[in-house]
Amino acid sequence: MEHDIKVKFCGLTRPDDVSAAVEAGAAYVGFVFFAKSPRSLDPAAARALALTVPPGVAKVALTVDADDATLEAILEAVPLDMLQLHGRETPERVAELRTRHRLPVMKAVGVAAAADLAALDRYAQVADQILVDAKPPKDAALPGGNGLAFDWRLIAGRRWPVPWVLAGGLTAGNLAEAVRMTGARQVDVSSGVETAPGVKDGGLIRAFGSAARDAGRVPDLTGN
Ligand SMILES: O=C(O)c1ccccc1NCC(=O)[C@H](O)[C@H](O)COP(=O)(O)O
Repeated sequence: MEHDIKVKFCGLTRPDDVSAAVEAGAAYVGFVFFAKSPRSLDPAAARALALTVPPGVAKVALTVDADDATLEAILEAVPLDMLQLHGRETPERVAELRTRHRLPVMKAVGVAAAADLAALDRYAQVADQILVDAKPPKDAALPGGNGLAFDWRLIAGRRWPVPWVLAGGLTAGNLAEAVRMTGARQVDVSSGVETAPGVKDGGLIRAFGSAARDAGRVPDLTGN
């Protein structure tokens, strides 16, 4: 059966990036709040961008082990629809934030080997969605957004009780294969639509949106 692939364009920093993502069919747009990232925004800048996002496109705040004061400052300033937790937040912290802020929470989990799959099962019990990402290398400066893919065979045929998003090193060129192997119905991209870290490109965004539409037209043989 054919199905639409929902796309999350992450790490948008400029109004033109947001409009390109929306025109390319984004279901989600992601704003990064992590000072060490070249994609990081302060709440005022994120608010200005968020106000340009039309209804129907979910605005996601990506944070990394943020404390309560930081999260409250972000959520007070920026109209958001979802939190993406990209640090070492425990399942208890995920559950707590979900209740406290009354927002759906997506927990990112890094995968490099079969041993990492148990964490996906754990977080799928407490989060509204899970983001199945590549595990960053030990010396990586960032816990995500590294343009690194993992071995998709590790999750072939795996399913969780909540919606999930495939992430990590996706590009317009490898998306069809990634979807074919994993059966993903939602995908996330950041580096794959950039010309340099933090610099999105309208042409690459359009190409990714088009690749996602094409990938959704291919009959799904994974049982999803
Ligand atoms: O993008 C960042 O700079 C970032 C910083 C800290 C934690 C996570 C970060 N990004 C995560 C993402 O953009 C995506 O959710 C995911 O990791 C895929 O990224 P990419 O491999 O670059 O497409």
